[in-house]
Amino acid sequence: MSVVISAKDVGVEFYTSRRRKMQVRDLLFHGRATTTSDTFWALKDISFDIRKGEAVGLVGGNGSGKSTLLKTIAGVLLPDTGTVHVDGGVAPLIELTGGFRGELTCRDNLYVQAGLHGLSKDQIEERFEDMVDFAGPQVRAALDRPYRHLSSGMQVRLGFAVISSLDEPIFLVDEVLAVGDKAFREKCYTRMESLLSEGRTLFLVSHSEKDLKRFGARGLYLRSGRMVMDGPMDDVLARYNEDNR
Ligand SMILES: Nc1ncnc2c1ncn2[C@@H]1O[C@H](COP(=O)(O)OP(=O)(O)OP(=O)(O)O)[C@@H](O)[C@H]1O
Repeated sequence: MSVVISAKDVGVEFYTSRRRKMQVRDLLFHGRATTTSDTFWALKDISFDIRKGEAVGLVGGNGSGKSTLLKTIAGVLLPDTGTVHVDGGVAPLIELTGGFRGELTCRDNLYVQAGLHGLSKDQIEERFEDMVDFAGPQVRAALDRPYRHLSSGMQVRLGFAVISSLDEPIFLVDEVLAVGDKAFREKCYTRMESLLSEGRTLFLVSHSEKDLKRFGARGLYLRSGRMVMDGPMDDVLARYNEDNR
């Protein structure tokens, strides 16, 4: 199978601004506390290839760089070192409000997002009812309200309904599903299984071992922005659990 995501020596460096305690000499010479800028590597030397149709789960503790990695693959963050090549379009559900504009109505957001991912107006109209059905009755009732008025669970419902109805070959799903209720999560899992069976590629971030085992045949384990392990999900989770005992 062909490689659809290829990361080579990827590094992402973030700035942290630190305000030092005000000292007398700052007051005398600057009139304010001086600020020092530090940087740290949220990702460092990350390399891997993902083939078409693979289901890969990203494992790691809070702040280990999982979302940052997904953002570089989605193209919303450019790496400071190395390269990320993605062959084909990416449908990302990587932040609760990622891509969706708070001030636009749900209906407008649906059209904008689907349009940005290549669906024509006719295609969107054809799929509109299915998307809204999938999102559920509360979202349907709120279609003409601003997206930011929706609860976080309703936002995820609309986001997943739209993103999973696109024709993009690659799906990136961050922790967002955790905020959906149980019945909705089950619907999402069924949808993800059917996307995989069509040969789409899935890259999933989750803190749920159950979800990772269900969807990630392969696991990537990040710790402090470094790749600790890339292998079968069961082995990766065993290593992760051992490290975090
Ligand atoms: N825009 C930013 N500027 C500065 N630091 C950032 C920025 N975005 C993320 N970070 C930092 O980079 C590190 C990695 O963050 P990231 O969100 O990728 O972690 P994560 O593994 O997804 O964590 P979690 O499991 O808590 O969601 C963290 O230390 C975070 O504070």
